Amino acid sequence: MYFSINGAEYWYETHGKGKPLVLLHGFTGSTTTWSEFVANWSNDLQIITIDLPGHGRTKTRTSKTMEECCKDLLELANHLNLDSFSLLGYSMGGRTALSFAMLYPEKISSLILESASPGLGEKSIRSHRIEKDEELAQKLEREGIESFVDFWEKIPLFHTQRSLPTEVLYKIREERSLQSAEGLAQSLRFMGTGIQPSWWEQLDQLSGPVLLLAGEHDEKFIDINKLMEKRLYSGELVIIKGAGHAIHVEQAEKFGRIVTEFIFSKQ
Ligand SMILES: C=C(O[C@H]1C=C[C@H](C(=O)CCC(=O)O)[C@@H](C(=O)O)[C@@H]1O)C(=O)O
Repeated sequence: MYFSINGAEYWYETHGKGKPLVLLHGFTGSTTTWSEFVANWSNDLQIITIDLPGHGRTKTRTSKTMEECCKDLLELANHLNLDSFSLLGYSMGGRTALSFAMLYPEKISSLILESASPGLGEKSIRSHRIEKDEELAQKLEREGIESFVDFWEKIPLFHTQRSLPTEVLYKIREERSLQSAEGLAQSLRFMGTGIQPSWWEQLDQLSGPVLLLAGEHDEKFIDINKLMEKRLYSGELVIIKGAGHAIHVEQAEKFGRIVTEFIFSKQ
């Protein structure tokens, strides 16, 4: 269903009853990202999945920065009468979840970040990343979604996905191909890794429990999350064997068990 706020219409879905858990997909994803998790792990959970700006069925009349998106998500949570909830984000959704938790910590009962980062701490690195994300945005606008997906699914970050079953690879590709080039370009320009605020210096202000998940074959994000764990007041990094970046795909059962055990351990 749709929730209209601040010039945007957010598509969201709710599943089950119980402890509230909000799920945020990654770049090129959508609510579909969580289909298997919802099917297998919604016992005693009220799961809410949301299409982020530039993705899925969410429509935005204007671009959304990370802060603006988080403000909208707060309005949606209040609309759903969620006093507090567990928040899980994957990759770009993890950056968004962390941003939300930093801005509205009182709303979060537990935070789970899958293959995520707090942004880029160094200004020069942020500037370079903004340039790279702009190049990607222009590639999307120039070549269209199918050509971009051809490119995107082959980046080194997803090398472990090549050994996934064909039907799984097809589902990931189909989800990505249903995105709009314009929407993804907007996402890169306004909510990309480079443009978003860096939360590195504020991680120690997050007092609530944070579960960090990284795949054993995702070296880049293991390194990032080891540094995050050191800075967090109550952070725990779990490295998942047999997984790369998309743990919820590559080790779905382990992912679901670890996530649900963490949520219910934080009564
Ligand atoms: C390639 C890098 O950055 C991108 C990688 C992962 C993020 C993501 O959400 C991918 C989800 C998916 O396709 O399964 C994405 C983001 O956070 O926006 C990054 O652009 C990298 O090496 O950092």
